[in-house]
Amino acid sequence: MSLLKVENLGKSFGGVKAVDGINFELKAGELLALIGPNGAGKSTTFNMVNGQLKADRGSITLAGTELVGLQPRDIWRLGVGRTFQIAATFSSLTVVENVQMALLSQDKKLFSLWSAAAKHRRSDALDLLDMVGMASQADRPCSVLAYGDVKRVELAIAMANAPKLLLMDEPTAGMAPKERNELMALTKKLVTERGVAVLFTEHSMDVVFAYADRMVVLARGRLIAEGKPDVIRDHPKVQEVYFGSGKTFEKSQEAGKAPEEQAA
Ligand SMILES: Nc1ncnc2c1ncn2[C@@H]1O[C@H](COP(=O)(O)OP(=O)(O)OP(=O)(O)O)[C@@H](O)[C@H]1O
Repeated sequence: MSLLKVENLGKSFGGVKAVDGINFELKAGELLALIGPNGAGKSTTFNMVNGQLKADRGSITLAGTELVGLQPRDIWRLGVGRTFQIAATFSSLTVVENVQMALLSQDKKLFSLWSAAAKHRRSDALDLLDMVGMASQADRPCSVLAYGDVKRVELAIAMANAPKLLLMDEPTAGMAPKERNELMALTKKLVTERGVAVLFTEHSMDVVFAYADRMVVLARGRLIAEGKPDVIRDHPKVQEVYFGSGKTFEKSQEAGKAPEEQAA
């Protein structure tokens, strides 16, 4: 059964139909990539799922509960998590304190109790860091971490709320190929082991084709193709919208290799 069901979803800005009646579904344990050229409607779709934008029409249900019309915080409480960019982690805090802050907020404790973070559920925070391979760096300040390690901490923070659905907006932006593949391999492992559904947008096609179980392709607000990577790679409409964009769908040498096999 589908965890997330998007039906006839639409949103316009003035005369622009940013999202124009799209339908797709996502199951627990599945990684679904939302791709499309610039202005296709990816961010608008994302922001309707997390409640930052209200849909003009259509429905978004999570395990049967309607999300359209709910506030972002309520949607988060229902189990829709998201990864935040680097700026959202508190760089002066240590790695483990950052995860403890996320657990504090999950437990509805006041955010103003900064001093409470250091004492709060440290062992749970360490378990989350262990899951992303960062337990050994728990007591280092986030400000000294390598970029790829910050992304792992962001993933641990997103998992602190035990989401059913995790939204990742360009998770590998700004990363080198080896780091990109490590982060996506880790994400895929978590998704499979914990039965979390992931909806992600990504401009890096090697990542998308190597790690997505399925893909939804948007162009000018419409869904033009949907399916497994091999179907999308050969889809004439997809090739048409990307033609001239410089993107290729050739199988990458790097993607699909285990991270330790890849060039730094
Ligand atoms: N707040 C807004 N006000 C007016 N128009 C908007 C707004 N947000 C998005 N749009 C328009 O809606 C369309 C879809 O934009 P959206 O940002 O969802 O696309 P995208 O696929 O995420 O693009 P990109 O890959 O460039 O981020 C575009 O034509 C965009 O200009």
